[in-house]
Amino acid sequence: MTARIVDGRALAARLRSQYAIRVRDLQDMGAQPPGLAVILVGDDPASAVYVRNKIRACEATGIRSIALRLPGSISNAELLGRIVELNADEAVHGILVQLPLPPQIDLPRVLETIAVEKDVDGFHLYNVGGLVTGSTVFSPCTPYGVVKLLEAENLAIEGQNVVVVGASNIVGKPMALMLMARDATVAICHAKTRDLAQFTMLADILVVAAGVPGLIVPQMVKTGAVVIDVGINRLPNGRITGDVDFEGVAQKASLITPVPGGVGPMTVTMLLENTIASAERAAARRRR
Ligand SMILES: Nc1nc(=O)c2c([nH]1)NC[C@@H]1CN(c3ccc(C(=O)N[C@@H](CCC(=O)O)C(=O)O)cc3)C=[N+]21
Repeated sequence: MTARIVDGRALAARLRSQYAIRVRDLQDMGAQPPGLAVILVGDDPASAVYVRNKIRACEATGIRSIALRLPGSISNAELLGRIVELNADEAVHGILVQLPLPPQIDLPRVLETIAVEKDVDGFHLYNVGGLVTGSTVFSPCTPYGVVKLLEAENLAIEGQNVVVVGASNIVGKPMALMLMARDATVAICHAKTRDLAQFTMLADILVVAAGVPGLIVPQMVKTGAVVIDVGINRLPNGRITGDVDFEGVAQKASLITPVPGGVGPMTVTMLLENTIASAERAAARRRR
């Protein structure tokens, strides 16, 4: 079997052109353009690149973006104060605090200070809990992007055996909950899982978010499986690669996502979608 390779950039571009229309519709109704505030603390070069990409994607879609570049030495209280200001700013519909944060910052405090209705990352405990109860305001962008990608490819989720490799708070755990909500049978594997292959072999849909290059080799994959690679690993030569042996697994899977050009562009696209949805809700509240 040779897998179909999903073009995440093309799918992202298709969705973004639909989002540009939603932004225009909002403005035609006299509503504010969607606004996203991105807070970058310190000068981690990888974070700076990600933030620049997010801002560029916003601009191309008609979303107003505000980048707050704050010193790595900022106090916890001052950062919380900035978030409180943005919570009150009616031009801001989404607030994203780029992770990771420096050690003096109380991350849970930061996430719980962001207003739930502006939490476009979906990291606030209310939104995290909503994944269990089905009452979430925003879904986290990476797993949401994976669900959108599966839907765009017309792949059934209901009743499928899904194995998620990686149990992080931002990808693995919310991914499992979102697929459970769509009636998949889900198993989560992690660094302490014994005999990983025993689990991955059962997967109709294998989602890999472990951060270990080359972790998934063909012998661990069922013939015809759908393989979603969420890994982003920087190699010594500066290139990025996923968690899946792409060349090998592509010979056995029915569908596979590449890195780069797979899930990554969908993550940024869901950030745009969440920000537009937030602005649409704000406009609806004003009309009432
Ligand atoms: N508050 C917060 N929210 C985040 O969503 C968040 C974060 N912090 N911190 C860092 C991670 C990482 N992340 C990525 C998003 C898109 C790509 C992406 O578009 N990647 C492209 C190209 C990558 C490249 O070439 O460097 C691709 O895979 O094709 C990658 C990584 C969001 N994150």
